Amino acid sequence: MRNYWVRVALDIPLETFFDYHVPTTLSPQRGQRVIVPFGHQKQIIGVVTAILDKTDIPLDKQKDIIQVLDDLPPFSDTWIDLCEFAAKYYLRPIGEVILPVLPPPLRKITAYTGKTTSSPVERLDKKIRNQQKKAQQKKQSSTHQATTPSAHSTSLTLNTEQRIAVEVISQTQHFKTFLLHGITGSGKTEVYLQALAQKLAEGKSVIFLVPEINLTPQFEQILKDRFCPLYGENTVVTMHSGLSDGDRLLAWLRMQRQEAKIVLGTRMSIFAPLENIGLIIVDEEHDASYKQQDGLRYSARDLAIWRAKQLTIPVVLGSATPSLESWQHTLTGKYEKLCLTQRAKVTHLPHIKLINTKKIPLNQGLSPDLISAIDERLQRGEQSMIYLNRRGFSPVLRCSSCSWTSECIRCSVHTVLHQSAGKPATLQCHHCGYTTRVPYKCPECGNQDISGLGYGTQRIEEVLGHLFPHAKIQRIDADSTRLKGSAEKLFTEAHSGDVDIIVGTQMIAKGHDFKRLSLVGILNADMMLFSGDFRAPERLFAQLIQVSGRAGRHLPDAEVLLQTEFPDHNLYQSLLKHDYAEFASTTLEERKIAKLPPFSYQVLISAQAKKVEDAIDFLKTIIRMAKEDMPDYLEGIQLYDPIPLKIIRVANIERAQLLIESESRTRLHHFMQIWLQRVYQFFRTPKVKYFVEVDPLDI
Ligand SMILES: Nc1ncnc2c1ncn2[C@@H]1O[C@H](COP(=O)(O)OP(=O)(O)OP(=O)(O)O)[C@@H](O)[C@H]1O
Ligand SMILES: [Zn+2]
Repeated sequence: MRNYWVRVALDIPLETFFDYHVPTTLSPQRGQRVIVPFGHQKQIIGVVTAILDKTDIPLDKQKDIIQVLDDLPPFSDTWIDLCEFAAKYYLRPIGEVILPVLPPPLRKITAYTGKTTSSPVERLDKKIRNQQKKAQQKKQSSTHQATTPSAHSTSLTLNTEQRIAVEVISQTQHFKTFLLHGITGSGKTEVYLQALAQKLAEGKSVIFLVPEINLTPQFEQILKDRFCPLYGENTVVTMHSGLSDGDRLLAWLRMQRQEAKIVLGTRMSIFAPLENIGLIIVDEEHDASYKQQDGLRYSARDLAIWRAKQLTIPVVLGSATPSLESWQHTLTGKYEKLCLTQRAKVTHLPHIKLINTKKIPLNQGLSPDLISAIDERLQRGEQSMIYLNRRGFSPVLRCSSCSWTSECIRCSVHTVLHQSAGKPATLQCHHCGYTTRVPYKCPECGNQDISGLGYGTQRIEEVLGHLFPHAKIQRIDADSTRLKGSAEKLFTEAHSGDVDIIVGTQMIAKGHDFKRLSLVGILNADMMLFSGDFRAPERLFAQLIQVSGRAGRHLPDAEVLLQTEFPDHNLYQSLLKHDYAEFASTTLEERKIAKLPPFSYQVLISAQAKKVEDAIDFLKTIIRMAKEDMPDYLEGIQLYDPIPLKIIRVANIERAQLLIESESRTRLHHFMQIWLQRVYQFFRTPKVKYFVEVDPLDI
């Protein structure tokens, strides 16, 4: 009788392997889910990642697996390999990669040990069969209704640049990273669709990543219109955090059973259990939302490239403002650049104008030029958009007499005044959610003249309402879209042109194809000009190009008016010319001199404690460990001094960080692996919580 063990990925934040003995009655395979005992009389679900002939676990500590779950086919080897790579690269235990990716019903132990005899998968299958039966009965009893074909159901005639891009991508049958650099409105979507169509025709499947959940309905419709008539209604599945558990499970089953051919979704979709993939598309590849900010801090864009390499297939990164990392790779020839330099529908990009607000008095945050430009659009029946990346009414409440300002009791930040029609005004903390009523007098000096200082989206909405009482104004930000489905509703109205003026935060800036929009006003961009983060200018430039690009996609003579106190700043000067290449080249030059990414690699360790001194002490201790115990590994590695975060305290926890940098990714990685093992062994139960982030975006 063969005696053997399995290594099981469990969602337990411990840096160890979990090996279990296999009883003779069971024969688990790699990629299967199993139920195992854990701790005191607890059972949990894990995934088998390896079959072992031996284990280091002493005999008296060994435990048997309890059950093998076979309601799903095992996950493929390539899929487990992807998860293993992600775990290794992002320096986390594999269980923290695999389990969170699974739909909750597949990892919930009570779904399998409860009273019911059927598994969630079987229950869902039964439900689907019933629905199909009902649908069929309905079809037989009612006359067939003709549906109107939508605009996206047929492919468009490509222009030359689009055609070349589609041809090059379609003909590539090996690993290659393409950077599709297309200006806003140049028709990148049509390139994706036609390249995708070719792969489907070859019998392959495709992963299509979009940065934001709000962009999925728009793309889902386009994909369904075009591909469901050809490949059936289950061809397209979506994957994002907004899905219910049941819908996530359904999508998962369709992928694993090879019914779905296209997976559309946000960053988590890079872990889609799809087989026979022929192409991966990453739209708006520069977008920071591809980076997960908690748990496994992975970059879906970077994993997309790894997965494409693993599967020897092409991957397309698309953007009007590529990340400087990707751009640099096109300069060295590692990535192949494909360019779309013309707008697909109108001949010109919008005309960008800077309004010097140092010289012109503003009327409640708006310049006279901007007000009259909006007025003009209203007369012509066109749409305007006001972009400012600040939600709420005012960023702070202030007393005019003693200069008291509203602050969060749990965080080292101001509370934001929220005040919109029909709701009582509140002060809210945007970091911890703390909410309180607005005091009617200053808590310090008793003065009753206290008011909001500065402008947020709610206030601009109110101002516009007074200036243009007959206009239909729509605010789109995290507050107005809080309810499920409300974002989709607001965007549908805005896309179709039903709204005269849209006011919003970065939610409205990217990817949307507004039909009637011909004016974009930008407020408060200066706020990001002088941030300490070396990536701030890159992010600002991308945001401004993106939001400007919403104007004039279907109409001529569009305008962008940007209010600034620093019209001579070189970032704005490049923006005026829509010149990404110029901006990229100057910024890369600066990065090269400063040896910053993409000319070096970084890892960030953040530490959290009740007092920031403890967090700093912890970081200093681990630095000392590295310097004293492992000097050999430190060659070519730069350890910076630990510093408190810009916002030190959030929800009563204080934070500090330590940056580690190297020009060699391999060396950095090797050092980190060994160092973290030591730190882990030394601080088994640390007072200080710490998180490791590879390739951090915010520093
Ligand atoms: N070859 C074409 N002929 C006619 N119209 C086209 C063509 N290609 C694209 N379009 C249309 O041009 C508009 C803009 O295209 P799309 O939304 O794909 O731009 P984009 O490159 O993704 O821009 P952004 O980066 O701003 O999101 C769409 O309405 C699309 O239907
Ligand atoms: Zn707070």
